[in-house]
Amino acid sequence: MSPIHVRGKPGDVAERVLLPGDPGRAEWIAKTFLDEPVVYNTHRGLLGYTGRYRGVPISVQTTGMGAPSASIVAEELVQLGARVLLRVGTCGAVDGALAPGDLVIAQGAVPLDGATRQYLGGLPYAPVPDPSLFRALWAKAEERGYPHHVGLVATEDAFYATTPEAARAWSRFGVLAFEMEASALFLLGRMRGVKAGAILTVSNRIGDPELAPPEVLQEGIRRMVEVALLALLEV
Ligand SMILES: O=P(O)(O)O[C@H]1O[C@H](CO)[C@@H](O)[C@H]1O
Ligand SMILES: O=c1cc[nH]c(=O)[nH]1
Repeated sequence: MSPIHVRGKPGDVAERVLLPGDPGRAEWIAKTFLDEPVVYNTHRGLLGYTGRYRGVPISVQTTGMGAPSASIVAEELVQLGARVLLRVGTCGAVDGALAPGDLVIAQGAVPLDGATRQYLGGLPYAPVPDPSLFRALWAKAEERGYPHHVGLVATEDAFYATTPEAARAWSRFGVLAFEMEASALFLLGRMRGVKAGAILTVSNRIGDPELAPPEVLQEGIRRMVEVALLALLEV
């Protein structure tokens, strides 16, 4: 029987899964990087593909935007046999050292979102990625020489609610960037016994909706996916 939202069958989803928020990015990743990609889900626009990268089965599954959607998708992927969940997303920079198109490897995600709070029943918690996946991402980004930053991100619900002033306050505690899914994925990784991680591309400055120039963003995303796929082969 298929899950309610990700309507694959057991065997459709690989153990290793890349998780972009955007279905367009999922399609691009599948068609650009995977051999013989096959689509297993289109329901609700949550496009999911499985193919091979350097001979290893890999799936690419859209999460949609925000931790409520991402947590549904993650739970259902685990039901379908996924064992490694790696977010490949975009983020808004808080720290002045981050440039558009740079990569951010999340060492932890401050859980400002409601989905993580609901799972935890309000308990304080520190969502962190699987250490082996985190180490592999960091090593591959260094190896390739792509500009990257390692540290905390904050996971928020309301994209337009965060002001530059609020973001600056978080930067005093080491937050590099804001995004909308990582904390719930890290928590679910621990709760369901699977490896979870996140690598992001800087798409804008927080509080400024103007995106990085398209060619800068696209090259950052290409580098992010390359690093992510190489890291997936290591875990
Ligand atoms: O580019 P994606 O992976 O969707 O990630 C970021 O972009 C969306 C907001 O624009 C949110 O999902 C946020 O986390
Ligand atoms: O959550 C997010 C993601 C990308 N850019 C932002 O400003 N916020």
